[in-house]
Amino acid sequence: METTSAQLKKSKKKNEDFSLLTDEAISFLNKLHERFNEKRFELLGRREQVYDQIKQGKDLDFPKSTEDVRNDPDWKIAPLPKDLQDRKVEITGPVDRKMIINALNSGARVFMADFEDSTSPTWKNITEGQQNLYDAIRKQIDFTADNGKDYKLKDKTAVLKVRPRGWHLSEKNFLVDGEPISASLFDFGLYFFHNAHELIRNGSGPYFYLPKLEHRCEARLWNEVFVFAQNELGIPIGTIKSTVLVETITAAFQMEEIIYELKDHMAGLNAGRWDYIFSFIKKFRDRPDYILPDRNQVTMQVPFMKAYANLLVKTCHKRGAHAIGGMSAFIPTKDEEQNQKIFDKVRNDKTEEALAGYDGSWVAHPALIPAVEAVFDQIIGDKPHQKHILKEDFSTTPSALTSPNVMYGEVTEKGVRMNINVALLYIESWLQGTGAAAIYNLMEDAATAEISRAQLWQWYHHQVSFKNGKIFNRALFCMLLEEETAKVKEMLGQVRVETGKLAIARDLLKNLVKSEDFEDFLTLKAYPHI
Ligand SMILES: CC(=O)SCCNC(=O)CCNC(=O)[C@H](O)C(C)(C)COP(=O)(O)OP(=O)(O)OC[C@H]1O[C@@H](n2cnc3c(N)ncnc32)[C@H](O)[C@@H]1OP(=O)(O)O
Ligand SMILES: O=CC(=O)O
Ligand SMILES: [Mg+2]
Repeated sequence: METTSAQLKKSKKKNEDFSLLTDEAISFLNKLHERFNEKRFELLGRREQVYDQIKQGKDLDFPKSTEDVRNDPDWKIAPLPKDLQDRKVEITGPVDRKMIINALNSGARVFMADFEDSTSPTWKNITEGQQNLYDAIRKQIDFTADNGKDYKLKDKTAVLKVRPRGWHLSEKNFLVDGEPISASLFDFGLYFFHNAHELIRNGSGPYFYLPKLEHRCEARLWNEVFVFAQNELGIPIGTIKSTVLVETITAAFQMEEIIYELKDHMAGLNAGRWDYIFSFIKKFRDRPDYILPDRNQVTMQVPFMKAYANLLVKTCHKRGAHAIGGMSAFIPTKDEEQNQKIFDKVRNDKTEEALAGYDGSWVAHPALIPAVEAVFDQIIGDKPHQKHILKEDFSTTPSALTSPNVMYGEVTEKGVRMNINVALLYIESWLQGTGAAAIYNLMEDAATAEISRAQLWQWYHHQVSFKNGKIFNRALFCMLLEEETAKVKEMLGQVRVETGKLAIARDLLKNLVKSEDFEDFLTLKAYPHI
């Protein structure tokens, strides 16, 4: 890749302003890049090959070549440290300073600090996020809000985990020999380099969540990165512990293999339901029999989601790993009556998970912690987890995991409008540097927004028709886009529309939906704009 001297100068200047980029840290990041970037691109290329096979009608199946891994009853993951035994409630959130303090103080067992779905990767967000985590680990983090409220850490805080960005993303502000480093290696590398020893000294460790893996070899790559990083820093192999998000349809067929690849560094799997739905739509997008109904109808109750959720618990417990539930997107509001319904929905969702054998689950908002904790406490009792539940009676099939049958539901004009509206609001927010937003009482992040735009692409390219007789074609899309843009303008107000990035968001969405070629991730198309 060609890089101009102006670009290099700019990147050097930016890096100088960020004190964690010491010579030693840069050298560590460079080594990660040199050793692992080529493999990363090779594996990203393999994703395309798998998609081409699906497009040609090949059904997904559990790989024959790794049957011995699945059939061998004797292997288990390495033992887990004390502070990773009880994970009944894990809060997640972006890496801004106030959020980190609130999440660590929230009473959740774990806080997952997120550089992925909920962070818009502006250089400011990424570098400040690293600095905030550095300060939090050393208990030297504080913050004063504009309203004068002071924030500082309590004595007892949640166990910290970090989710670096996925393999598909690059970090354009850090170049190695003129080439952008992998965003995964940047986020992981810088955090690990500065904090691994300090975390161990504090009685914890370097713990990670790994997003958006599509193949067991991508887990192997992470394992190789972990081994190398630990050796470089003189840290015993197996100190790093990671939880892998099973959030792609192809990974669902390789859960056991993913655990195996990372078994010395494995803490569990998480059912990342939103990216999973996105991946399902994306991988089967060409097939007319795979058109899913409105977004709000694709719930954890639909058969293919249930099959995946149950398989995840069974697989984890067979190998001694934690099974962690996904994110209910409902977040509390100021309206008490509505709140009642929201809490009921979250409680029901988490009860389903706990009864299915999950050992804990995610919350998006601190106000939900007591309710979710109560559910898991009631079902699991005093024990830290319920890994003894082996679910030996449960079995599933490739067709149950991939059948698009949702039993009921349809594509409606209201659903199309909602997807356009939410995607516009979210992309606008992301372009302004905010990667998680409360929109219509739901937590929206990159994963949920991807569902909206992927559905629009699929409905548009298959020209679905609604019960009212209208066909979702070019003319209708253009009309609805204009109408929803007008509504969003009203919502944002004149000042934000004039100074903000709604026009770019609208153009991005329009192109993402109309383009013949499906863009793999909307964030890849949006990244040049931040
Ligand atoms: C698909 C996936 O990947 S899910 C995982 C990734 N997504 C996430 O992690 C999203 C996490 N959630 C959030 O970011 C936030 O809850 C939002 C953006 C949805 C809503 O945030 P807000 O608009 O600030 O909500 P609200 O006004 O109700 O917040 C009340 C307080 O709770 C705090 N809070 C809200 N969510 C969180 C959180 N996840 N972690 C820590 N504190 C939080 C706010 O900072 C605020 O604190 P304050 O009273 O000291 O000012
Ligand atoms: O990262 C979580 C998801 O649901 O996507
Ligand atoms: Mg995700």
